[in-house]
Amino acid sequence: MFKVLVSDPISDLGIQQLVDAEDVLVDKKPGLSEDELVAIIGEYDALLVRSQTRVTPRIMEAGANLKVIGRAGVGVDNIDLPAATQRGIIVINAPDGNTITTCEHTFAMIMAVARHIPQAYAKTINGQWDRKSFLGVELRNKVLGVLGMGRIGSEVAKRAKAFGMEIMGYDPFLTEERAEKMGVKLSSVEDIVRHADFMTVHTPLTPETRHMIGKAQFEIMKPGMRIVNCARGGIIDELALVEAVDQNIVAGAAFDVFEVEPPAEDHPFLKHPKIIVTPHLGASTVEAQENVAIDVSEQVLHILRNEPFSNAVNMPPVPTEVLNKLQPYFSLGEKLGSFAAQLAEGAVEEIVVNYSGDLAEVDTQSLTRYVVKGVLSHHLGSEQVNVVNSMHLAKTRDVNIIVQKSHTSKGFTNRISVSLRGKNEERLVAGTLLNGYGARIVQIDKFPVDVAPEGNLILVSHSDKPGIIGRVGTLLGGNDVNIATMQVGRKVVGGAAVMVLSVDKAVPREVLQEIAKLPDLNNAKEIVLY
Ligand SMILES: NC(=O)c1ccc[n+]([C@@H]2O[C@H](COP(=O)([O-])OP(=O)(O)OC[C@H]3O[C@@H](n4cnc5c(N)ncnc54)[C@H](O)[C@@H]3O)[C@@H](O)[C@H]2O)c1
Ligand SMILES: O=C(O)[C@H](O)COP(=O)(O)O
Repeated sequence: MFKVLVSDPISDLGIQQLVDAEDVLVDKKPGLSEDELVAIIGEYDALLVRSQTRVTPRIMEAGANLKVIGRAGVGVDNIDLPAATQRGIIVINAPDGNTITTCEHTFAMIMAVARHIPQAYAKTINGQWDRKSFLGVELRNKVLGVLGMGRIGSEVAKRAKAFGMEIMGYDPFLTEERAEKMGVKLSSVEDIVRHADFMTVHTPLTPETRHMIGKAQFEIMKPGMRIVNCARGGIIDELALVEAVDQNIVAGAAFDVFEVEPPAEDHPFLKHPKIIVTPHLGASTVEAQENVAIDVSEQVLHILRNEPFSNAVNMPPVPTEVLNKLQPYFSLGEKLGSFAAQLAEGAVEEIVVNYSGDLAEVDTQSLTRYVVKGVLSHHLGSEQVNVVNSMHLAKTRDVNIIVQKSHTSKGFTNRISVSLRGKNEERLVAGTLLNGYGARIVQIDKFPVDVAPEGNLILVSHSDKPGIIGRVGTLLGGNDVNIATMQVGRKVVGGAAVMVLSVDKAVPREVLQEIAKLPDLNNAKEIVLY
């Protein structure tokens, strides 16, 4: 039974599929402190959060069984990603579910700041009928600068056009072509600051975007600018903004997010007549909360059940079409890595993965993670290694990973070979996916073979002489080990050869030692592939 802890208020309807799952037990405990989380996280396999829970390295360290942290939303700045990657904890988010909702909140803020709605409301309900103080501005024919033209920024731009606004956009990934298609003028930050009437930010908070609008930008800003931040506190320097408002450079600002949340009681925004605020409500609609919770619950279930998943934040994204092509190879890649690791005697210094045939045409980075996982799991334990941390663990152990591609595939439509190089040896195992027959190991070192990569195998290296197969079979039979299949591979008649036996149960060490002592036999090894 998998245990999932929900530590922030997340939509009940959205997580219903987790609650309904027969193999999952869900505990909802919102509002726990770090110490309280540390005390209980050890019993959970998954943690579901929004932005309130700060998932610190301490919490992850205590989460010995933690496999996945699901963020029901976009921003993962409350989760220590390097610590998660190091521990092999997959972090997933729900990047699409709250896009429209946050875009609409941004528009509510743009309108509110243009027409002083919160200030006017406050006065009116206090009995003051003040029609003079709240002269607003129209959006029509105004320039809106959008910093960050990702999901939300693009939707904001789309809606701003309907209001008759002109859009200037900046994003390092915004091409001239896409900007033109969207009817957005591709601009620099400086252009926007100098020319826009309204500005809204929709970037993540990164070292690069931190205070991207600060003192220097306010100094050159078009007077009368109105600024909205529904992305992350800290993208706009809060103190510099207050100064700019007080100097009448900025006519008004609307903030949904703060550098520190919740803001201190004496935060200069809170009583400022020209700055309006909401308590990080961008994603807070019924629809968005259901969407993000559904998305994240679905992926958490996949991860717990060891099924393919998407939206991992601490792994490079894999486009669906690539994922569809590679998915059938993941298990083969991992088994080849594991097989090679069980063959190798000494410390592995280099893992060389060669993809050929059809695989030479695909971006195989995600597949390599499985191969490396297979290699490392043999030594470090499968509990510790997964596809999130396999590359990181290899790096920290100075294991070099070389990926090669070749178009010739020795007669196979696809082929993966894994070579492990150490100080004094190099061991190789190669496999393929045969249409209709599934995965096969087709080469061990220099010997061609045809073996299904599963269960308990015995690999015997011997001289190609008559009678050997019979002797090995008799010895195994005498020890109650049933042989399911047997394969012999050799390069030349009478030369060195390998025999691969698949057996129905684990072979006792003493039996392997007895096999190795048989005449003309060099070595016998058990290889276990799950
Ligand atoms: N207020 C809320 O409740 C709320 C809700 C949802 C999202 N958000 C926040 O909104 C932001 C945007 O979310 P999204 O879903 O659109 O993300 P996104 O990843 O789709 O878009 C972010 C864009 O920012 C761009 N970017 C990165 N660095 C930049 C820079 N230096 N200058 C300009 N652009 C840069 C990226 O290229 C990307 O296109 C995130 O910070 C997210 O956490 C807030
Ligand atoms: O990044 C996000 O998705 C938003 O900031 C929403 O955060 P929330 O889930 O805490 O409302």
